[in-house]
Amino acid sequence: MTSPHHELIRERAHHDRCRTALAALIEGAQDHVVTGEDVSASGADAEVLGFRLRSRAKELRELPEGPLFFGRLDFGAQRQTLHIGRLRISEHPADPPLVVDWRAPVSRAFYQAGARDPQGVAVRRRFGWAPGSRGDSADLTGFEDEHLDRGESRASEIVAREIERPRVGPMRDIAATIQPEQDDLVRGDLAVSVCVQGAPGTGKTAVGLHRAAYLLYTHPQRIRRGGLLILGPNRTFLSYISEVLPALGETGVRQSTLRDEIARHPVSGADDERAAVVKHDVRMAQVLRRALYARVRAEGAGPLAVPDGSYRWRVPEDELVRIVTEVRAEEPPYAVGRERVRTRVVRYVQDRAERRAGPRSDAWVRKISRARPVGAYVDAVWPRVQPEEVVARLLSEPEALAAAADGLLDAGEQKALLWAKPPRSWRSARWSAADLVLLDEVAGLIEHPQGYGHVVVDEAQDLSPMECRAIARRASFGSVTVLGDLAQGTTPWAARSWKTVLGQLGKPDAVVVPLTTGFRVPGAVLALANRLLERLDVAVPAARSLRADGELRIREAASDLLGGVVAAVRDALAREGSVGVVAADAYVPRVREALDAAGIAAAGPDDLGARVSVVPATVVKGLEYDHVVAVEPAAIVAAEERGLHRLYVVLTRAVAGLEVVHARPLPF
Ligand SMILES: Nc1ncnc2c1ncn2[C@@H]1O[C@H](COP(=O)(O)OP(=O)(O)OP(=O)(O)O)[C@@H](O)[C@H]1O
Repeated sequence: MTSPHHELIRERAHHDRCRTALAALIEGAQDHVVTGEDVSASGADAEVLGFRLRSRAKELRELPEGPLFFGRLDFGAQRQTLHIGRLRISEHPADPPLVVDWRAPVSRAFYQAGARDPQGVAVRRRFGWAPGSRGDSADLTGFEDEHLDRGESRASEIVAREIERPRVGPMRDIAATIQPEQDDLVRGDLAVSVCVQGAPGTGKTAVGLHRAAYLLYTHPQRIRRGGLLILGPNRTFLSYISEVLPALGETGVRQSTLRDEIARHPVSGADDERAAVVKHDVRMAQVLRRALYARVRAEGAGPLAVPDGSYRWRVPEDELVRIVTEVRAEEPPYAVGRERVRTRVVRYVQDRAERRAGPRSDAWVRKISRARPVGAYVDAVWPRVQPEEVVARLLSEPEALAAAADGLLDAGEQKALLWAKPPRSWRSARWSAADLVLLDEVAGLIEHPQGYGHVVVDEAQDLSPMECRAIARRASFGSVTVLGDLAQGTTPWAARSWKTVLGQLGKPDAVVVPLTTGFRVPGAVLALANRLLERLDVAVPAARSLRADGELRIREAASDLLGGVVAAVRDALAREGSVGVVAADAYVPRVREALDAAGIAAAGPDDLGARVSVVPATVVKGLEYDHVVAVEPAAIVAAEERGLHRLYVVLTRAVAGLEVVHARPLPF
């Protein structure tokens, strides 16, 4: 048996070999691109091949530097040893790999095997690398072996260190330390939609991103054809998570906010809360449908006369009414309905003509289709329409709104919707964020949007029913991974039950899986947050922290709140890691000024490398800092209707320590 020291030397040599093989892979990928360009069999095939090879070469080139493996499995019976890393590495495609991709089926045992169920694994090895290593073999500092074949089961110090490491910078991948219950979610079947109800810091976001990487690896054709979309709550959050997938070798995944995804216009208008609440209400779907279809008029267009040379074909009014009524009942998308009416009118004419004079040619059918009276008739009964026209009319004209909202919205709700100063034309309307959702609904009624093969929706508890519908339209042929925490719902329309959200997302059968092991928030802080959780009136399981370390301090600064904040930040700066100063939005300028005056450089939330960031409470969701200074909780609670939920979010951002600074009485 070799000594640990010799074993470490052997592992470093293996890493050197992997490094050389990876360099050759990258070079080889470049060569293939050149070859791809030379392929001249079919222009289109060569283009596709060239594109794939270029993408592969680009992915390999862009892979961030880092250790090439993090684990090893020794399968006793087969005497086989596999190193596991973020990317498959081999010296030759036909050779056994030097490193297996963590997503390969055979790697699963690394995450799932245990003493009770070793899954054929004799030894699981985890490697320890120097913090921030860029993949120099000398940075391999140690390893931990777990002899599963001997029934050994122990908590890993390497995993504990990873969980407790300081958090400056953007979010990192967790491929090396995915836990079994997380792995089950990551490797779930593509066809199955799931909803993860996870307490703060249980790894929902991490799971969603690794699931995306897993699906891309396991179903490359289907996912790349259909596309994969990751939706986050805001751009700050997206930039925080933006490096995880590239670190896993997956570039080019669309990561967006729903607002950007549906934006037909920039947001240039604002709603008061009452109007926004009505606009986000699910009843609006019905109101908009009625408003759109109010434009369809079966009756009153009169009979139709279609010229055919010197002859005129007549279509009687009752026939036309029958056609329009039938098409409406079939409920196709509005634009399809329009074309269907045209086709059926033409078919009616064709029937008459063929009865009289035998088969008609395609050219004849096309000519009748394009005949001006046919076009004018379709325009009159089923007019072409822009979503903007429909929504603007509804928000400007009380009678139009009353007709569409009859029996659905009461007078007060209708009044809340109407623009105080309607624009002269829909072209000059100033659209609010909620209006974009309405426009998307109408656009979706007119024509189904292009969907995705899979959509990962983060912070889903904050979605309104109308926003869920916008996502449902994009996932109608695909599956979804829904991530959220009902306790962190802060929008006025935040969900109270996942069943409702899943129904609105068009996936009523998705299973809801709870995650309760917290990887971020220390036990003492979580205990405080869990006290607040009891008052939030949501039925969710509380989290249990994996972390015994960490501190909670409450600092009363009755006469000098900002002085207290500065002192708390100074204390935090004496320790390692990032400091997030989180305050009610209205307090942020004052807090920044106070830090500035004290000579402490503080950035905003978007500067991910900053040591100290001052973050408005409304932006902090999904983010984390080693030390959180929570400023005046009473003000955070008072700032909005669901202020207690907001405070729960704020308190659960801390990785190592939370200091609450207050002048007013504490709301917990
Ligand atoms: N298995 C793991 N190993 C190491 N770190 C982990 C693991 N799971 C989660 N983490 C870390 O814990 C932190 C919290 O994870 P994440 O942000 O995904 O949680 P979340 O459930 O989305 O939290 P929140 O609801 O509060 O936004 C992150 O820093 C993440 O990298």
